[in-house]
Amino acid sequence: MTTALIELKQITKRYDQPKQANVSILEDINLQIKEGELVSILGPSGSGKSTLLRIIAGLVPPSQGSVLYNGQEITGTNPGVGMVFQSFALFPWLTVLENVKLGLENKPLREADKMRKALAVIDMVGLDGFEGAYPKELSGGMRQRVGIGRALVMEPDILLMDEPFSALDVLTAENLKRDLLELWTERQIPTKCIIMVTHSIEEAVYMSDRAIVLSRDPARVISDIPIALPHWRDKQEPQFTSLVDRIYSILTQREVKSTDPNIEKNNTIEKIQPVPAGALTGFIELIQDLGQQVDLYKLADQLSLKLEDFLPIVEAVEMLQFATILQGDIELTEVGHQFADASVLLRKEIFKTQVLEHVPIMDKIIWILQSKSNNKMERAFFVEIFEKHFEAEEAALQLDILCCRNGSGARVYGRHYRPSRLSEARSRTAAC
Ligand SMILES: Nc1ncnc2c1ncn2[C@@H]1O[C@H](COP(=O)(O)OP(=O)(O)OP(=O)(O)O)[C@@H](O)[C@H]1O
Repeated sequence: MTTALIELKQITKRYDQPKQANVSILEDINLQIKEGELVSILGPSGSGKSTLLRIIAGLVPPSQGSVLYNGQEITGTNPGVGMVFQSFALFPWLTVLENVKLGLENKPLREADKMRKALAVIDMVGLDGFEGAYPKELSGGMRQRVGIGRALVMEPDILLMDEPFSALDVLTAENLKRDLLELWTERQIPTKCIIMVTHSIEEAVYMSDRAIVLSRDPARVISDIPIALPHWRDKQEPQFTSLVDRIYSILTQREVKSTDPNIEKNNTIEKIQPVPAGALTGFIELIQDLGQQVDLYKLADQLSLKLEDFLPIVEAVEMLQFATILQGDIELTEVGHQFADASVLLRKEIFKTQVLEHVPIMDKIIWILQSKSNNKMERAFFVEIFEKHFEAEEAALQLDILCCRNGSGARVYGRHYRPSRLSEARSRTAAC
């Protein structure tokens, strides 16, 4: 049996958050990545994908568990790793050549050898002729080529890429993906495995041999899907689209959002996504117009929405039970159909009912306000409750979504909340 190039054994990561110590971000992650594999890591926003990548790189220590590289436990920085960042992370005062050569800074090589290797890599990533240019003189795609070059010049066994294409426009990103894939599949680079964090399911299916899907709060591996299609992959082929569909359906399962069996459901406040009311309403109308069941990934594609923008809308309509999701298909519930057909006034009533029924904390907030003789309550009172469940910034956001200053269950008057007619639709954010 071949030893895994990288092995993660029972990795757990906890971070102290402002109001809560030792919050579990990653929980019991076990993974083996072998030579020859290009692996994608997918998961909801903030689930811990980058943290996992940093643990593999040895930039962040796990709270528990171990990372093995070639069977040896890593204690400091992983010597086999080169890393590419979403933000390119170039030094603006250095030229392309100097930026790439930085990757060799700690290598015991003669200056002439460093120069030769850096020039060869610059050529390989398609930047021949731009050796003397500064980052500000380059397009986004070219800057990321420098970032990739700086990682590749180290000839790392493992190339870690954290959303390497997400800061680029679509065409530039496609171009760079193809070029990198060509270097990889034609073995023009000595890299033995690539691990890439991405928000794009299509990108994962296009490029990787495996897609690993994480849940959130905390992140666990909920799916490890082999992608055995030969390169170059046709995005229109049924096998391709069915894999995209399958990963979509995994990412939209409710278990993805919280899999911690230790969470006492009755004692928690479910996190609510900030989704513009117009997006929510438009989405429900669209599903109604499209007919019975709609394929989620096709819908995201048609709407040209990125996964991180699309999933919160899906989560919102599902949470308020305007729609149900089954195996990657979304279908309006009876209430969803009623909402789509209703007048503006009736929609507000339906919305109110769904919020009160499916967002229990909203009911409690209104009850507290109505119980007070003056119907007023200090914002700080609610902030304190929310900060028991979320870190300070998230607590403020959650409170503003539910009790926002633009008409919902409770309204802010100065530093106070008062009940308002929940039936007033929100103009900026919806309760989901
Ligand atoms: N140094 C840190 N200290 C405290 N909390 C942290 C630290 N680094 C990350 N976190 C928390 O860990 C969680 C996961 O963050 P991470 O950036 O790994 O997620 P992600 O899945 O990569 O996010 P995104 O998809 O938005 O890029 C977040 O809640 C974040 O606030």
